[in-house]
Amino acid sequence: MARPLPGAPAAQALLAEAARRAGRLAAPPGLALVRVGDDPASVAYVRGKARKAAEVGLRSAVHALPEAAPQAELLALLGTLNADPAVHGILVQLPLPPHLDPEPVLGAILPEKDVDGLHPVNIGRLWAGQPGLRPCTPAGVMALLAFYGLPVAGQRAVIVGRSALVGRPLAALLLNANATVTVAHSRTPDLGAVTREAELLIVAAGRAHLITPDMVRPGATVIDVGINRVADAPGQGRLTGDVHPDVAAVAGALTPVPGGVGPMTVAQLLMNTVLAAEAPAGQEGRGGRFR
Ligand SMILES: Nc1nc(=O)c2c([nH]1)NC[C@@H]1CN(c3ccc(C(=O)N[C@@H](CCC(=O)O)C(=O)O)cc3)C=[N+]21
Repeated sequence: MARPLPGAPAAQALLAEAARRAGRLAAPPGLALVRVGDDPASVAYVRGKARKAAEVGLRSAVHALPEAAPQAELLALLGTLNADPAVHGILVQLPLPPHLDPEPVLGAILPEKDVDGLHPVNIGRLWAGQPGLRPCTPAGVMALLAFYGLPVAGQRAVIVGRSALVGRPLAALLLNANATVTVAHSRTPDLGAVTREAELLIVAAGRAHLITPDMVRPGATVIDVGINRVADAPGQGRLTGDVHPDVAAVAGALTPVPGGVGPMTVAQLLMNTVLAAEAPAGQEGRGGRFR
């Protein structure tokens, strides 16, 4: 049976480090959480982030705009938050309602306050191997691997999924950490032939139980980033990953869903906020304060 890789102890360690470093600053790091509309999952995630922020000594504020808010209203809010010296980090919860275009919205956040690491400047820094704020879920995956002492350098890593939020930035982080990286996706022919090559298999495809035991190299480390809500009881949504539970019989190590990567995402967001608060304004590219 695969070694389980629960997120809770790794997230606890990251949160403790964030709390310790937040406590050494002259003022508490400030995090602005921006949400548009009432998607129940987004409401729940933002509430969870605010609760954890308070636990580690961060000041957070939730800015909830109505579903029909025009783009100009959202951009005006971001302008106010950019100019507020007590706000060190800004997160716009995705997905936005369909009438809003995420690209100009993410681009309107100051790169040094972009704790989601999704501003084009931070994407460019990541791919260039330069310091910058890194996207929370991929950085959380790297922190989870480090916590459990799992090797990355020299490993043959396969990522399934090429999203802007997870697959793409994770490819850059693994490459920067000296893994040999393949990015597969929904249009990869014979996906199993590719995933079977992986010593480190990271799945962020958004399809429940896409990865079955026959697609996994025996002994591989498997990280399941998928969060799928399946309705197998009336009126109830249970969470399950992109990796079939039977993979535990083949893999060497496996993250659970829920309780795996999810808690790491939140912990990394708060660590990013501390990093943003630590960096003197204007030094974000040179100081090496951001990893
Ligand atoms: N701008 C932006 N940045 C994000 O980082 C971002 C986002 N938008 N939109 C949505 C996704 C999703 N996301 C998760 C955060 C925590 C859990 C988490 O804590 N999950 C728990 C279970 C939560 C539950 O029970 O629903 C777990 O896996 O154990 C999951 C998913 C951040 N995202």
